[in-house]
Amino acid sequence: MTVTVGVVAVQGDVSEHARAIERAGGGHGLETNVRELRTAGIVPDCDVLLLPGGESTTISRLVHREGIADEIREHAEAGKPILATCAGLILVSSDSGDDRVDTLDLLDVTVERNAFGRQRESFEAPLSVAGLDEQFPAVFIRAPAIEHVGDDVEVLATWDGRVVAVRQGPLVGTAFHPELTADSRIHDLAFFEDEAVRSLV
Ligand SMILES: NC(=O)CC[C@H](N)C(=O)O
Repeated sequence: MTVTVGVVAVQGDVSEHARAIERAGGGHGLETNVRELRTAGIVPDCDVLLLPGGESTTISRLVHREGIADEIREHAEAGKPILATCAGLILVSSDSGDDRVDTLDLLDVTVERNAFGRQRESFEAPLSVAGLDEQFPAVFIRAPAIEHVGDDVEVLATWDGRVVAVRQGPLVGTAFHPELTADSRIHDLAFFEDEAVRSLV
């Protein structure tokens, strides 16, 4: 069976995510077809969506302008899986504290952009993640932190006392970039590992 994965590609490169998705799906004997999302009309064909990092103000502007934002909302309302990382997490949050990001309000969290300070714009941290046996090498790049977490939101990981990964039903959000190491367990966790999520595909 082939899982169609839509990766928002209005900014930046999607190839690292595509590789991680292929590896994760392959571990379950699933073929994956990665579609790059730059225009409206493709999201309805996708089983799962990935909203990657980048600059959240730019991504927000483009997904709304291209009509992709409404399609992402419909995908979420249908209960289909989404993995949102870094700027993607900011986009799906209920509030980013920044008027320039028109958030989609799919995940009941508020975030603080660039929360880890200028002197630590980029760092790697060994993270304990709920559901993973061994620590995950998490790469943070001008990362947001999750501030307020709603009742239906499960905290998957914290770093430095701050929440950096969450799940709300079929939506997983991470403040870090899970695609930048050869470890595809976060993609697996979000899309393929959870039986309830797999049954939606
Ligand atoms: N790596 C990232 O996605 C950084 C997010 C970026 N700092 C923002 O606020 O949009």
